[in-house]
Amino acid sequence: MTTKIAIFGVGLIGGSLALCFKGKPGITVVGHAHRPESLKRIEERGVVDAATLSMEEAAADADFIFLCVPVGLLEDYLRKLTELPLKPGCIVTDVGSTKASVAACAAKIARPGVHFIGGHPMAGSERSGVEAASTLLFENAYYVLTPSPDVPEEAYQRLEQLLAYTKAQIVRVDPVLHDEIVGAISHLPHIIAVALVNQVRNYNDGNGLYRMLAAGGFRDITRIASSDPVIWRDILLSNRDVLLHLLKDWNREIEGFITLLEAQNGEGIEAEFQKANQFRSELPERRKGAITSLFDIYIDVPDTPGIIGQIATELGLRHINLSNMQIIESREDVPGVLRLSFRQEGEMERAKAHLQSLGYVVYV
Ligand SMILES: NC(=O)C1=CN([C@@H]2O[C@H](COP(=O)(O)OP(=O)(O)OC[C@H]3O[C@@H](n4cnc5c(N)ncnc54)[C@H](O)[C@@H]3O)[C@@H](O)[C@H]2O)C=CC1
Ligand SMILES: O=C(O)C(=O)Cc1ccc(O)cc1
Repeated sequence: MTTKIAIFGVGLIGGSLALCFKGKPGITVVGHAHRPESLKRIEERGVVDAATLSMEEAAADADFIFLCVPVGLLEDYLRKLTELPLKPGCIVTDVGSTKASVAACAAKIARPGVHFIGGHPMAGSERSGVEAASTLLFENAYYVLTPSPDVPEEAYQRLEQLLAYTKAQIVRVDPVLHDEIVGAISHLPHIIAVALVNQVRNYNDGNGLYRMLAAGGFRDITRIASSDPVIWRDILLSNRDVLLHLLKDWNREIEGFITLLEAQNGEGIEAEFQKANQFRSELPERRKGAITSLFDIYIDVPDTPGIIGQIATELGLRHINLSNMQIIESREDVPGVLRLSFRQEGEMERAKAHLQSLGYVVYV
């Protein structure tokens, strides 16, 4: 007996799920695309067993349906699906970054024999599209499921079992609580990153030195400002009420700093850093959360032509995936420091060991 999985919206998340399931015993993965160009991209990337432009064909006889489209389209897709003949016992799930609105919609249009279980894999990246899909995206990440109380335990278990292929850790959370928490730890940071980049962008209009000097740390803390505008428009609008609340709290935090600075209150500033330091040191180590970390190593490199190409080639030959490469400083008489970033801790460890074996001085 085969298990059919239909994926609507085969982009970064849909494509990564498809890669986790494809080729597993008894599983067939069918991808749905809304236009011929997307269909071509999915086929070229080879993430599914079959791809189609027909919703009906994709959904027919599916045991699991994953909705992996932007949040603003989820309710539309749910409505369209309820008009199609679905296999009895079919599980419909989604991967949207907000959960309350889609749960409310599913409850309204629920029909017997079809189980909706909201989901949110809390790993991703600022990149989008099927080209960025990876089997490793969800490994060691949390995957939130938000079943309503009337979802049978048997259906929940079936989905949980299937998701074991992602190697993520499943967590059950109430959809409204999910939106409050993820609003604070993911959506608010995205707004802050975008606002910060745009603030500096405005200063840079008057003096290009801002951009020139804004490397390193600025780049790190604003990585997520490069996220897809349409995906994030939908997320923020969908979690509007929570975010308006959080932004008011954020204003109060910033006001606090203004007051401390105006009063030249050094002790107060120190106390703020100490509080933050303490809480941050208690964050779980190295597990992927809503904001994915990169794993960095630093290497001293002599300023000789071709050295960077040599390092990249060495890693490429060993199939070690490099996510980013940056020269921190390079003057003629000083060795440069090269930063290599990896999305997987394992890749970072392999790169470190290999480069050390070649005689490079590597720091973590
Ligand atoms: N980007 C991330 O890191 C994460 C995103 N999510 C959620 O996953 C969902 C998908 O996001 P990504 O995979 O990042 O985006 P993506 O842009 O890589 O993929 C979106 C997919 O939806 C399709 N699509 C776009 N517009 C469409 C339309 N008008 N009609 C039908 N299909 C359309 C696209 O062709 C693409 O296949 C979103 O709901 C997002 O909130 C969840 C976790 C992480
Ligand atoms: O790039 C990052 O670190 C992210 O923030 C990825 C991300 C984006 C959206 C989500 O709902 C969850 C994770």
